[in-house]
Amino acid sequence: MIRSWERSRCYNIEANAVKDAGLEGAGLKQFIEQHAQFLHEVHPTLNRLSNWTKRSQTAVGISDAKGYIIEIKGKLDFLNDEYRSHLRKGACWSEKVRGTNSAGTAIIEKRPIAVVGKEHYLESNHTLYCVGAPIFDPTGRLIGVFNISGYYEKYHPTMLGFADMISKEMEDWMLLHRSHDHIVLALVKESADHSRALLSINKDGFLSGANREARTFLKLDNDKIGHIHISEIFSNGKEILKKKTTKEDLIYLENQESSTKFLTTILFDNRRSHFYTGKKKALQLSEQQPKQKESIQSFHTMYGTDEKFIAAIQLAKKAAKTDYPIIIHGESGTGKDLLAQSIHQESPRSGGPFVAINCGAITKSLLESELFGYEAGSFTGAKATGHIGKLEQANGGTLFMDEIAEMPPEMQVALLRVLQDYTITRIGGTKPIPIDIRIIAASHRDLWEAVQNGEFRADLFYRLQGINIFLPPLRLRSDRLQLANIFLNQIKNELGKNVIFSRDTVKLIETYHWPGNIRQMISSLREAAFLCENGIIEPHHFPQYVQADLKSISANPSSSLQQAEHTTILEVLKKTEGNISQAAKILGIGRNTLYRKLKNIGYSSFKKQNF
Ligand SMILES: Nc1ncnc2c1ncn2[C@@H]1O[C@H](COP(=O)(O)OP(=O)(O)OP(=O)(O)O)[C@@H](O)[C@H]1O
Repeated sequence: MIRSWERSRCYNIEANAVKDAGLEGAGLKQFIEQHAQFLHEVHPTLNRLSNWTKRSQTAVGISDAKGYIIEIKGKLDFLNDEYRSHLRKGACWSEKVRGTNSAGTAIIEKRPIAVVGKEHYLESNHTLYCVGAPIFDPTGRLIGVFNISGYYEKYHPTMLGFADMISKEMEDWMLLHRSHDHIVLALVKESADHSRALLSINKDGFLSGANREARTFLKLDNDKIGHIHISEIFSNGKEILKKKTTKEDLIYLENQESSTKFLTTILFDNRRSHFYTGKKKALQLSEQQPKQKESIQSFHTMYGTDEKFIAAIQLAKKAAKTDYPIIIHGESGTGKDLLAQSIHQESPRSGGPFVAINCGAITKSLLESELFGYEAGSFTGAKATGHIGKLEQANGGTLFMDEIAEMPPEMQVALLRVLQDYTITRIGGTKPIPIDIRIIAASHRDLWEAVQNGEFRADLFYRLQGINIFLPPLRLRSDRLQLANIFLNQIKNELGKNVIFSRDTVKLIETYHWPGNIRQMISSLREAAFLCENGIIEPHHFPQYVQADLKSISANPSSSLQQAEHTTILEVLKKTEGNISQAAKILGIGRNTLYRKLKNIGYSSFKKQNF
């Protein structure tokens, strides 16, 4: 406290000054967008505190590592109106601005701090108590402060420990959230100690993150994270990498330096789907499986705050708990594959395999053997060992059938038969093999329309039809800039480069129609971040085809007119909640014309619930 007051005196802050230094307007908006990922990671914990804050007349908040408030929640009734504006998003609580206070001082001291009543440097803060606990990311870098504030008479010393516990919980969430394709280990020290250390390691065995306990227990310097191999930390560390284990297995790991033993469990192993496999049959098959995705993703890797997107995720989470078939509708790059993986991960089948097949990308002749497999020597060119098809590989788990509308008619009949009795017979085989699978189908086209056009069998449609989920295209999502900021943060880490968007780039992100959706956004941002030299991404850093698209829109009045027409149509449909007749009336055109125009925009498969 004394150190902090001495510092405050040096900052020349007047002790009775009431300052409201902070961000407003566009600057505040950009600041919040830039911290979207961080907020996403701490929200589950903040939300859990909401009942407590209501009951105890307190506010809880998060600020960044410079003291700017990113989020604040709870009851602020103990403050007068004027003062309430100081505890708002964007307000700065650094020591330099407000002298001794819990957020600013915790940032400098890098430890939990309670500042009660007159301990605050500014007189205007004397009616408050504030408790701040720093939040460190999985590499040990200070990224913000968790803060509790209330009326000073309500302070209790246990709050300091409570705040620290909450910030540790946030850090653990962050570590789990950021270890997409890594292994996460939970370690407990052999001595009677209740704290739990978490480590994440990448698939090559290098340490990618550690929570505070792990850094303390193992005396890990922050600069070792990313550079030290698990075998340099634990003498038997390599065992973890070899282990194709279920989550229940316990392993003793011995720390090289201290010879301390840690009881260890693999909390998550996101390297490969079949490492998760709990079912014996799937394990036996795993060696023969064609190479699958590096890891199976889960809902926490799906970002977004757009209303329609959130509705899709909520429906998907509900659907995951059931065994109903699912059809995901969405344009290319909207996240259908990612959503299917997330549903699998949250379903009771998560212990089984997740197998994907793209029905549109395989030739007719190959599709049958890919789906059903074949016995050894069943046809010329067949492998001598035979081949296990995707339907069988997915036994006990989920089969994701992308571009299902492109499936040739004869294969539709074959799939229908499978779905009638859940048995398959390999090509060249005679023995029916029972299978237990859940199918998640996806299509960028409206399957029902394909049925009506005679391209897709109605009986198969009804078998696949269970729960319909629509993933909105990026151009209809309200969270484009927020997503771009999240991806940019990830790209910054990949490139080890600090970059931000210029004002013109923000405009580009918000107005461009992103025909390739999220996939296109990620790759364009990666290219732009790579090319920019002075740390500011300008529109000319984006791929040529994005610039050409934008140029043609601005140079070609008819196309910008078209763009305006598209926007108007979509806005009116939003207003009428997808009611075509009402929308056509408002727009002063016929229903058929509206359908035709919608087709031109890319809505060949119009669905009311999309709006
Ligand atoms: N909500 C999201 N949050 C974060 N990343 C996302 C999200 N949605 C999609 N992505 C990313 O965008 C890319 C494209 O997603 P995905 O492959 O799932 O789309 P898709 O609809 O299956 O595309 P296609 O139909 O062309 O196969 C992937 O890199 C995925 O990780």
